[in-house]
Amino acid sequence: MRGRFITLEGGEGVGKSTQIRALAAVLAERGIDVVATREPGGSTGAEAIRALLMEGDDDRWDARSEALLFAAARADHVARTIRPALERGAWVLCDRFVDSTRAYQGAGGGITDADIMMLHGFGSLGLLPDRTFLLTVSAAEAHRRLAARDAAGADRMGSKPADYQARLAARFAEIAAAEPQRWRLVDADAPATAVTAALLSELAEWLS
Ligand SMILES: Nc1ncnc2c1ncn2[C@@H]1O[C@H](COP(=O)(O)OP(=O)(O)OP(=O)(O)O)[C@@H](O)[C@H]1O
Ligand SMILES: Cc1cn([C@H]2C[C@H](O)[C@@H](COP(=O)(O)O)O2)c(=O)[nH]c1=O
Repeated sequence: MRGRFITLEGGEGVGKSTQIRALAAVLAERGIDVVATREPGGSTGAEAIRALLMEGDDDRWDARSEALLFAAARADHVARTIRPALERGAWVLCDRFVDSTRAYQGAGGGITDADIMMLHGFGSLGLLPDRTFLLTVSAAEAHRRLAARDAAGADRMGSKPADYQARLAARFAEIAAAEPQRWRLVDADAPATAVTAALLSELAEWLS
């Protein structure tokens, strides 16, 4: 039996990691085999690539090299962590996946969607989630949360300018609108417990 593959997407600080932890706890309480993971990362090789991507100066990588590194990390993550978990029937909750590349390296870095999906087809055999949640927050709330969380300084990917964040939000919305059967939009300005409840209600069809 194949499990369920669920991804959370959105800009910086919208609460994806918080919600992955909360959802994983609720699903595990219901006796579901849950694998909570993240990108870039989620396997030994992909975590090593994550360090290359997250550390250093903003211009450490040119746009094409960066897209290749994200695709390579994802290929290892899919092969070593995600597919084996799905094949044994687990639910995989993943903090970001290929849609982050489409938004960040697409709208942010100028790589075409066709090229990103071609790399995904080769590296990860085109695996797509069963459900993707787009967590949306107002710019002011995202700024407030990140300022509180990153008081000691942001990493390489988190230190991009404000107009970059606006382009990302617009691209995520566009990708979601083009594939409504996979995507659900969730208002993540709400308190964390209300956001978790909204996510669970969108998974109700799979929870008997
Ligand atoms: N619903 C919420 N209301 C208020 N604060 C929240 C909420 N959800 C998360 N936070 C806080 O906002 C900050 C960012 O949350 P979190 O790390 O979960 O976001 P993220 O989307 O995973 O961020 P990033 O993509 O940058 O890693 C954390 O300090 C977290 O405690
Ligand atoms: C998967 C993926 C991620 N990114 C960016 C988005 C964030 O700035 C970082 C990841 O940090 P997080 O705190 O773990 O969310 O990487 C990207 O640009 N492209 C991608 O494919």
